[in-house]
Amino acid sequence: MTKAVSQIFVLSGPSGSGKSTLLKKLFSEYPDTFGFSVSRKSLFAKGTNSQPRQGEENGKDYHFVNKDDMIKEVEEGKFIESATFSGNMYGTSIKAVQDVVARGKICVLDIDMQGVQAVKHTTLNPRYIFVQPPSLETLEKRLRGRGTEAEDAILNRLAASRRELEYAQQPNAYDRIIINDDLNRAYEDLKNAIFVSESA
Ligand SMILES: Nc1ncnc2c1ncn2[C@@H]1O[C@H](COP(=O)(O)OP(=O)(O)OP(=O)(O)O)[C@@H](O)[C@H]1O
Repeated sequence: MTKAVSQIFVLSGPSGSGKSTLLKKLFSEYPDTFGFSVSRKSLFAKGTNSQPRQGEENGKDYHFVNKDDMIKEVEEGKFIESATFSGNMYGTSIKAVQDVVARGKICVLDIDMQGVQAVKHTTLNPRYIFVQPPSLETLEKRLRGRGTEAEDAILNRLAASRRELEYAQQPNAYDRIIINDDLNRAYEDLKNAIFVSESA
């Protein structure tokens, strides 16, 4: 039998380091163990009556909230991170993570370095895992191989990766660093970072 060492994990690492690939494997091997936090999205900006986009379900895709309420909650420090795109505010609230845990599920937050630093200012107290590419050259090859970004976006991501790698080297930045060279090996390392055997 295995049990998780924490109910909340933060998974971070440069774009293209393999976070989604590893999480996909994890969620398919353990379909009932993990839960997803529902992000909040403000819709009802003052003076407008915009509606959820077709296919977006309240409580499932997002919790839709009044924009003024969301601004207030952000000011009160209730969000781990928030951002504004084309007039709408988006964010992950601390409560959304706590709700996942209250449902008896393990919450994994796939966030960037800024998100990691923001979580450290909350009371969530997760385990921090960093997914590191074997080298920047390999990372570049994988990013190009994925074929999802334009050239300037790739260069931006590589520059950000250098900063993420530097931050990860600082003592206490992360509890565990997983080098994603061989995927299966990295996946075993991830499981070892999350679970311990019950007798341990
Ligand atoms: N160990 C590995 N060996 C070879 N290729 C890999 C390995 N891990 C991931 N990849 C490939 O590298 C690419 C980037 O991986 P992935 O999309 O999982 O990265 P990511 O960290 O989730 O990136 P982002 O933060 O941009 O979402 C994908 O094409 C994936 O198939």
